[in-house]
Amino acid sequence: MNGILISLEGPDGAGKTTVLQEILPEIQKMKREVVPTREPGGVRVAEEIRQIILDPKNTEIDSKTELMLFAAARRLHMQEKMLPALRAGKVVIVDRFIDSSVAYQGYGRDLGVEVVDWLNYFATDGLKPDLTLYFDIDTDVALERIMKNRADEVNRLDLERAEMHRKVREGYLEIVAKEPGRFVKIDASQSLEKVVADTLEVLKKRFVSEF
Ligand SMILES: Nc1ncnc2c1ncn2[C@@H]1O[C@H](COP(=O)(O)OP(=O)(O)OP(=O)(O)O)[C@@H](O)[C@H]1O
Ligand SMILES: Cc1cn([C@H]2C[C@H](O)[C@@H](COP(=O)(O)O)O2)c(=O)[nH]c1=O
Repeated sequence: MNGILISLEGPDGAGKTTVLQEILPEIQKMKREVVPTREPGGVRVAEEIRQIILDPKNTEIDSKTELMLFAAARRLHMQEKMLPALRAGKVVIVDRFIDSSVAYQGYGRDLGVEVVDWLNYFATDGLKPDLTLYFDIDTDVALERIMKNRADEVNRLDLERAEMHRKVREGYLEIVAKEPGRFVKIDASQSLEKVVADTLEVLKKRFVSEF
């Protein structure tokens, strides 16, 4: 496969989605076609699974069911959208991917890293990002952002106790430390302008010949 896979990761409220929208005009100047997408979702059936997973009324979804729903959505998304784009040499930039399952289900839900790594491998046949930008932020600051700016859009995961969100962040920090070659950590507590500038700097430095 000769495409490039970039994933964006971080706790809820870190600003990934906002940053992706901001950087798109600049990265669309890359020599290759850029395909922005997200998980869970990205294709029709995976977006339907997303609705089920994130609906606050679906309180009967337990941790293992949740993990498998994310994996099913990932498989659909990868087969239908990500792999064809990567095979065509495009740049796929995905808002959340395998590391979200490790951080949220592995650490946050206490299912453990081993089982989540295994299921991620099963769902993706071992596909890994070339680069993962990890947007790091203190849990309380991130939750405050969500409640302040998009309280009308909170989903089932956003509504989890702060304790789970803290475990998710600690999980991310452990994952990032384990694979320094793949991850770049970005301080997401800065102003949006600075976070966007840092993100573009990393991308332009890493993919210098692509711009
Ligand atoms: N650097 C920033 N400073 C202050 N507010 C920000 C910053 N970045 C994003 N925000 C705001 O914080 C809120 C959360 O941002 P956003 O939805 O992009 O985060 P996210 O990481 O995609 O979260 P989630 O994973 O929960 O969807 C939004 O209302 C956004 O406007
Ligand atoms: C892919 C994936 C996501 N999650 C969680 C993380 C967020 O709380 C939601 C997705 O909402 P967003 O607004 O698109 O960030 O789902 C998860 O727990 N496990 C995963 O694999």
